[in-house]
Amino acid sequence: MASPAPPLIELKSATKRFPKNGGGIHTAIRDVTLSIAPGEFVAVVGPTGCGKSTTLSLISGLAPASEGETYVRGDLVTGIPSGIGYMFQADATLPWKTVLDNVASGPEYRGAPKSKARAKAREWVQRVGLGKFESYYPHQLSGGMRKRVALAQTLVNEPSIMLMDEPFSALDVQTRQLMQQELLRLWGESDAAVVFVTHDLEEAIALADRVVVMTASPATIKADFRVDLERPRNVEEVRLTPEFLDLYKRVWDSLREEVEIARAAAGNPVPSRGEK
Ligand SMILES: Nc1ncnc2c1ncn2[C@@H]1O[C@H](COP(=O)(O)OP(=O)(O)OP(=O)(O)O)[C@@H](O)[C@H]1O
Repeated sequence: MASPAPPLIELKSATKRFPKNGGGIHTAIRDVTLSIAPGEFVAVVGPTGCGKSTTLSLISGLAPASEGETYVRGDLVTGIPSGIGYMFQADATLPWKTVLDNVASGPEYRGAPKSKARAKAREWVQRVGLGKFESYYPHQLSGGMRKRVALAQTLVNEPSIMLMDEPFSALDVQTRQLMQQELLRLWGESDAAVVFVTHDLEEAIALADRVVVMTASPATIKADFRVDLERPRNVEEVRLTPEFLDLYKRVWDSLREEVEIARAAAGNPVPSRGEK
């Protein structure tokens, strides 16, 4: 009998330590074991500074684990694995390039001839709804439009893994919901797995197939919730359903404890129950 396909991403008892400024060692994440299937959308939540971005950097190969291992497609990660796309909170657009040229730079950098790179970029600029703006420069766009450019920059490379680190947190609520909907549409048309770090629990549940809760620092995995909400989802309406509210309460019960521990460790007052 054929053995089952390996998970797309696998962290096995991964620990990451950093040297502290001024001496000593800081353990950012401890004994993290996590498995992600191809095409899955996994959101990662946890208290501020607990180690969520560090977890992404182990998957991206940007930071090797101090102990334990990371595998992508069954191969031990020792450098940046192929097929990884990264999207951060900050824009990665080049201000001196137009929207089209910004999106074309990825394929060009990977060796595509200029005409092919531009044709592919044009297709993606249209798919993210910026067809009329391809000759604009980033400073001529709104924050939401710049996020669309960032999505096109990531997706034009057809990643099989998208690592997203609070990509929409700087946007106003309405634009953020539009971008969440747009992300779900584009992800639904692709085969990519998404690992999405966010502070916003509503965003995590509205988008993901699973919500992974990390503990206060040093982060390890506390709980892993399956999000059994129908797809396709309307990110605005799904938040009002009883199933969503029930799951929100269960995940928040798990997360709240960790937020309180992190706040106490930082010397901040612990808020009353139910306050975020
Ligand atoms: N390159 C580094 N060198 C030293 N310490 C680091 C490094 N990267 C992260 N850390 C430390 O590891 C801890 C976890 O950081 P990380 O950015 O992973 O947390 P996070 O959960 O993503 O934070 P936030 O919620 O604020 O975005 C922090 O204390 C941070 O200062």
